[in-house]
Amino acid sequence: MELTVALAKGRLAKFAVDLFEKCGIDVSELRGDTRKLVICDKKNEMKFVLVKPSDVPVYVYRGVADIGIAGKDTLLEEGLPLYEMLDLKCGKCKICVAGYPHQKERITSNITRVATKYPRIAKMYYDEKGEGIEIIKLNGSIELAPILDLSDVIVDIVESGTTIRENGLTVLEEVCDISARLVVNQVSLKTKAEKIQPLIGKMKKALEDM
Ligand SMILES: Nc1ncnc2c1ncn2[C@@H]1O[C@H](COP(=O)(O)OP(=O)(O)OP(=O)(O)O)[C@@H](O)[C@H]1O
Ligand SMILES: O=P(O)(O)OC[C@H]1O[C@H](OP(=O)(O)OP(=O)(O)O)[C@H](O)[C@@H]1O
Repeated sequence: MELTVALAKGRLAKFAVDLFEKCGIDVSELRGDTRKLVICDKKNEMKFVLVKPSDVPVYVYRGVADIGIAGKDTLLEEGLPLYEMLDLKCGKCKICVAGYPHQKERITSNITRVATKYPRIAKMYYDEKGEGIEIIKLNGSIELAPILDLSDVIVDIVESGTTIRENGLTVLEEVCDISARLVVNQVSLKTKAEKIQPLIGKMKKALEDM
């Protein structure tokens, strides 16, 4: 029985490779400069597919991957029914509302303009506060939006705080803590339990020594 794993390219990739190697799985091909998108460990009957970080939940939800590693931000943003089995405690950061200091006095319109890569998370956050917002969806360099007066505030990832600081912005509100999670397809957890459960056990142990 083969297990397919969706791995995010980018920031989380190195951690994921280290973790699987600690579990005795051969993902050494991923350490080089390979452009291959599918890597197999035949001995362990495992297949790894390399996908864009924000696409991991879709691959797992659709069942073309049984498990995946993704940031909690992408899981919240996609909002798909998946089993979240482990907090991998890496890729730690926060989703925050950021803007110029004394932002409240600067806002001239009564609907706050929010630039973000995370429209769903931003909407949920402001809905809960009962505040109406206009969302401006961007895909990167979010911090530019208040500088150009494209938006009043941003909802974005803050890790070290360098990007907001170097752009004259500050954290106004913290929305939630983020870290990478192991997610499992709901059907696969039942049909491939004998393969998935021991792997989760190994990952838990490996995480203790990382
Ligand atoms: N400083 C950071 N900036 C962005 N994400 C971070 C940071 N620190 C940790 N992360 C986590 O790492 C995950 C992957 O980030 P990465 O930058 O590789 O992809 P991305 O740029 O968010 O995705 P995409 O290419 O789909 O836009 C994020 O989803 C988040 O959970
Ligand atoms: O608090 P910091 O440590 O500065 O990290 C936060 C920054 O990192 C991310 O951007 P990324 O590097 O992914 O680039 P992007 O602008 O293309 O999203 C995020 O969107 C912030 O801009």
